[in-house]
Parts: sequence; C-alpha cells; structure tokens
Amino acid sequence: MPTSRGVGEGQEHDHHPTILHRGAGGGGGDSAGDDNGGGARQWWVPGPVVVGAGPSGLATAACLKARGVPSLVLDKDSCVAASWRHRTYERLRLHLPRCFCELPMAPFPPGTPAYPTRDQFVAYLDDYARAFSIDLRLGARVRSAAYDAAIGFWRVTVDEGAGDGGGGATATEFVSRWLVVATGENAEPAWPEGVEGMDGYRGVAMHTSSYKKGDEFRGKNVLVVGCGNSGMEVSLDLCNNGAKASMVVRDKLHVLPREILGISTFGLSVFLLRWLPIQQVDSLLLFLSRLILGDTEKYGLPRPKTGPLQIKSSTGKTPVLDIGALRKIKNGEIKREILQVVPAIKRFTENGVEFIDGHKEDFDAVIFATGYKSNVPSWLKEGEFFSNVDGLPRKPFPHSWRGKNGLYAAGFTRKGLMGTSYDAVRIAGDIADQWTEAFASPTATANNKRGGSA
Ligand SMILES: Cc1cc2nc3c(=O)[nH]c(=O)nc-3n(C[C@H](O)[C@H](O)[C@H](O)COP(=O)(O)OP(=O)(O)OC[C@H]3O[C@@H](n4cnc5c(N)ncnc54)[C@H](O)[C@@H]3O)c2cc1C
Ligand SMILES: NC(=O)C1=CN([C@@H]2O[C@H](COP(=O)(O)OP(=O)(O)OC[C@H]3O[C@@H](n4cnc5c(N)ncnc54)[C@H](OP(=O)(O)O)[C@@H]3O)[C@@H](O)[C@H]2O)C=CC1
Ligand SMILES: O=C(O)C(=O)Cc1c[nH]c2ccccc12
Repeated sequence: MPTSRGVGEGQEHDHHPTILHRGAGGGGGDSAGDDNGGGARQWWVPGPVVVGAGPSGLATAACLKARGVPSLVLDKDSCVAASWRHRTYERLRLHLPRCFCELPMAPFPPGTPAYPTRDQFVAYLDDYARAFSIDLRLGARVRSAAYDAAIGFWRVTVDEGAGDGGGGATATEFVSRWLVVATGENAEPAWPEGVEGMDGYRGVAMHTSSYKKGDEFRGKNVLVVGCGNSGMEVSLDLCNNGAKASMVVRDKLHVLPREILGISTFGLSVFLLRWLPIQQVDSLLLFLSRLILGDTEKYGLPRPKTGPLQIKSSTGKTPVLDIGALRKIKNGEIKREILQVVPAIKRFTENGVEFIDGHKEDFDAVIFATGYKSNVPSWLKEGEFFSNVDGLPRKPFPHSWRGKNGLYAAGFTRKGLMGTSYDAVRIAGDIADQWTEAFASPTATANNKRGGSA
C-alpha cells in the first residue's frame, strides 16, 4: 500500500464521485441533483451506500472495490477515521497486536510496532482509503434511512454542511439498492443515568472520548468513573502526568496482562481456542494471570465467576488488558472507590461528588469512562434487523452482518477489528454476487438461470 497522506482532516474530496447519477426518477446531468419535492436534492447511487468512514466502512468499501463494485461512503465528520483521530486520547495504542487489527488486503507498513500507536493507526486508515480510491462524501451526517418497498430501494437522507446541531445544513437524499451500516458500536458516549447536579458542578466533567492527555490535570484530584479499558488507561495516563486519580469500580471485572511470557494474551487465546474449549482456555488464562498479576481481589478488583473469554463471547464486555494501571493500583498511586451498587455516584456537589454510600469528596475533574453506545436507532427507520433498544443487530456474530432488503451491518460483532474484517469480506461477497447477476448480459443471465452453458 502506498504511504500517502491525503484523506485526513481538512483535505478536500471529490464531492461528486463518478458513480452518482442525478435524480432517482431519471434525467441524468452533471452537477446538481433533482429536488425530491421535500427540499432535498436526490441522487441515485448504483452501488451500495456505506454509512461511516471508520475502519468498518473503509474495509467494506475496499472489499467491494476489489470485487468490482463501486460504493459511496458517507461520514458526518470531515475526515476518515474520525473516531480514532478525534475521540481517543493521545497516548492510545491498539491493545491487540497489529496482526489482529489489519484490514483486508493491507498489512501495516514495515517497521510498525507490535502495538501501533493511535497516530500510526490513523495514518494506516488514511493510506487505506487512498490506496483503494474509496469514494467519500464527508461532512455528510445521515439523518434518516428507510427502505422504500414501493421501489425496492433505500432512501438515505443526509445533512451536509451542518454544525453539530444540524443548523444551516442542506439535505440530500441518496437512493440505493444496498445500505451498509458502519457507524460503529462506539458511536456515542454513554453517560450514566440518574446522576443529579452536574449543572451546578464547578469542576470539569467530561467523557473519555473527549480526554486528550493528562498534563492538563497535573496536580489535580480527578475521579474516573468506570473501569473498562478506557477507565484503566485514562487513570494510568493521569497518574503518569502527575494527577491524583481515583477510580469508581462498581462491579467485578477481569484484568488480564496484555502479554504472557512475551506472547500477547489475545494471540495466545486465539491459538488455544483452536484446540481447547473456551472454559479450559479461560482457566489457563486465569491461572497465568494470577502468576503474573497476583490476586486482583486483594487490590479491590474481585473477578466474576465466569471466565473472561466466556463473558466476552456472551455479553461483548471486553476484559481489561493491563498496560500498567494495576501496578499503580497495587502501590496506591491510583485510588479505588469501590462501590457495588448502581449508580455509583449519587449526585454532583458544587466541588465534587456524593457517592451512593453517602460519603462526599471534592474533585477538580470527573471523567466518565462509562463506555459507548450505537446511534443507529436515531437515524435508521428499521426495527427488525437492528434492535431499537441498543442499536445493535439482534442476531449475534456470526449472523450479525446481513439483514433483509439489501441491509447490512459492518463492525457490530463485538469482536473488534477482526470482526470488522470478517463482516467486510462477507458483505462485499454477498453484494458482488447480486451486482454480477444484475449486470450480466441478458443472454448470460438466461443461460445461468437455465443452468446451461453458452
Ligand atoms: C478507545 C478504543 C480503542 C480500541 N482499540 C481496539 C483495538 O486495539 N483492537 C480492536 O480490535 N478493536 C479496538 N477497539 C474497538 C473497535 O475495533 C474500534 O472502535 C473501531 O474503530 C471500530 O470501527 P468502526 O468503523 O466500526 O467504528 P468507528 O471507528 O466508530 O467509525 C464509525 C464512523 O461512522 C461515522 N458516523 C457515525 N454516525 C454517523 C451518521 N449518522 N452519519 C454519518 N456518519 C456517521 C463516525 O463519524 C465514524 O467515522 C477500540 C475501541 C475504542 C473506543
Ligand atoms: N488501548 C485500547 O485498545 C483500548 C480499547 N478500548 C476498547 O474500547 C471499547 C470501550 O471501552 P470502555 O470505554 O472502557 O467502555 P466499557 O463499556 O468497556 O466499560 C465501561 C465501564 O464503565 C462502567 N460503568 C458504566 N456505567 C457506570 C456507572 N453508572 N457507574 C459506575 N461505572 C459505570 C462499567 O461497569 P460495568 O462493567 O459494571 O457495567 C465498565 O466498567 C472496548 O471495546 C475496549 O476494549 C478502550 C480503551 C483503550
Ligand atoms: O477492544 C475490544 O473491545 C475488542 O473487541 C477486541 C477483542 C475481541 N476479543 C477480545 C478478547 C479479549 C480482549 C479483547 C478482545
């Protein structure tokens, strides 16, 4: 893959890719689309419309291209990989080795470390979009998408040129036979419900998706709410930058070392799962973790009864892959606020928080590491394939990628970037088969249908 920049932020894209045809009702023409009567310009897209230019959308578009199918990728942000570029902290590294995070047809460039940094991963995704000449329409927030059974096409309405509130936007409607949803499992921050008084809090309250680096918290007393990978890593970053971090741990959790005897814990698990049942792999991981990390319960982090891979497989909850926070918890540099009952924080006070056990403490900042949620229910007018409750496909992996009427989901497997690649290959294969059939000459199609040869 060439190492080029060019699909990053602030860089212009072809806003009218060649695959766009004006007006679903026919016509043809060059620059502007037809008005559909509701004030929106209308474009017919011969190939699939892909919503989201993160790893899942880019991988799907690249796999489609490799199968000869053009697609149009829409993203609300002004660049590809916006989640990684804008909604992660500076010192983030992938926590799985790079071989498990590569997208189809593109190894990381030589010299990439085993655990690429955020900037390396963003550059990789920029290069990926460029190498596969992916047709992008950026700054295009999908406001709604619905299947029009009368014509057998998806109508995708997009606000362009809008701020976050959608003000000043122009609406455009894309009409396509196929819709690929690739807006991610982590599209929106999840804030805890039922915590009162945030408006009156005089300190800084933010979600980990806005956290950039610890040095602005130097010398400050910071509460991190939540102890998944984000909570652990942000607490560690705060500590490394001279802040005093406390972490709310409301439930039991599995912490595993990122590596065991120089082998990634994830890689070891994948290998062992080929030969052993998941319960045995979990037992082995827990035995080795105990040797390496000690008894985490002693440090206030008791483990659930069910093993880490079984929990990942049944609920999608990722175990913490420790990159150093546990040592800081052991030696007291990160203080735990262990609270078993939900919600752990009762309310904000003027200068801090009151916990559900009644004790109050002052904090200069409160960082919510409470996870993310899908935003699909806010724009997709469909409730059969995607759940309107959590915005995820109702069927779990490996059946989560294909719905009805040309609807697909890329990147909703709860299996990270490996799941993304799995989906991209399958979706592209499925659409390519339909594409080939649709574009085959009438004679060829007739012969195929008869099952005969020419
Ligand atoms: C901090 C963090 C670290 C992670 N590290 C790893 C790791 O090391 N290994 C691993 O395998 N997995 C990891 N994951 C999990 C997952 O693989 C990544 O989140 C990955 O980015 C998912 O890719 P995606 O394309 O599905 O979603 P995203 O990267 O979130 O991309 C979705 C895109 O859709 C766009 N979008 C959303 N709504 C709309 C809309 N209405 N209209 C238009 N565009 C829209 C967004 O702007 C975004 O660009 C991590 C997740 C997080 C949060
Ligand atoms: N280096 C890397 O590659 C990183 C990867 N990631 C990945 O990003 C994804 C998201 O991770 P993350 O942001 O940590 O989100 P998670 O959903 O994994 O974790 C959220 C945490 O917040 C807790 N929580 C939720 N609500 C409350 C509440 N009201 N009070 C107290 N605690 C609460 C949860 O507790 P409970 O378990 O009880 O629900 C859980 O500990 C994961 O896939 C993760 O692996 C994240 C960071 C770094
Ligand atoms: O980062 C994530 O959340 C992932 O989904 C990657 C991942 C998939 N399966 C796992 C098992 C253990 C740790 C991380 C993962």
